[in-house]
Amino acid sequence: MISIQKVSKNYGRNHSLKEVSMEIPKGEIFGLLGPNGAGKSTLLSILATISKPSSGTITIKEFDLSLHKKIRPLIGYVPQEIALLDEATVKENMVFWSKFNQSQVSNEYLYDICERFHLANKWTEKVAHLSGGMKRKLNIATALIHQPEILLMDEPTVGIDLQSKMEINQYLKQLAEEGKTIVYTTHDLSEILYLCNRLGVLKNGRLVFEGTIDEAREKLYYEGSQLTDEEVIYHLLKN
Ligand SMILES: Nc1ncnc2c1ncn2[C@@H]1O[C@H](COP(=O)(O)OP(=O)(O)OP(=O)(O)O)[C@@H](O)[C@H]1O
Repeated sequence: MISIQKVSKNYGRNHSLKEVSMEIPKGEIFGLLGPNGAGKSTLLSILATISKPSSGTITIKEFDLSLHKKIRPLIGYVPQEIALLDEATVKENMVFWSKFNQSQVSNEYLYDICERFHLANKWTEKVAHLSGGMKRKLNIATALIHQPEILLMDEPTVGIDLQSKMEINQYLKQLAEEGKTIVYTTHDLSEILYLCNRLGVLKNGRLVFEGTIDEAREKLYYEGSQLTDEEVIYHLLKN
């Protein structure tokens, strides 16, 4: 679904991504992991066509990433920074993003999405009056309006209460089972373990691991070691 070949991104002398290559098949929840500053958001913003790679190629389905008109309808992007109109209501935000994505959808449809995120009772409330967690949930809801085939999610559940987080994670699993492809960044171990089929680990802009937790365990194996999943991830991420 997503093919990334030797992608680099330079900000002046800062090399944020260094020849990163990876393949993400349809229906996968791919966990993009790494310490702060590793390059995760940079890669997601490139996939979301918000910034351009300095070099390398990316194809999504059969389209080159530069074909924005083909690519953008395929993608739902949940940025790390909340992208909402603070002085508008929940409804107005949903309508705004549906128009932005050129989705011809009814208000009932938009209301239903909000209901899924337990935001329907805030339908006429200003975003400025919502809690941080509610804003996060609305940030996710707006990315789903145009029913994208690919979801790019940059730490989407930070600050969301445990129950809502679990419900969102279950919903994402359901979306993946229906064939959506999800690229997910998080620093939350339980989310990684619950959600991700495969992992890509970035360090200083380089991809240092791509594969399943079991594959990582084999790579880390030394005689007598019986690492738990949590320990495998810890070893993958430590410097
Ligand atoms: N617009 C920019 N201009 C200059 N440098 C940038 C810019 N955006 C990101 N960087 C640099 O690129 C590197 C990777 O940043 P990025 O935000 O992608 O990391 P991250 O893995 O998402 O980190 P975090 O886990 O903290 O969100 C960092 O060194 C950062 O300072």
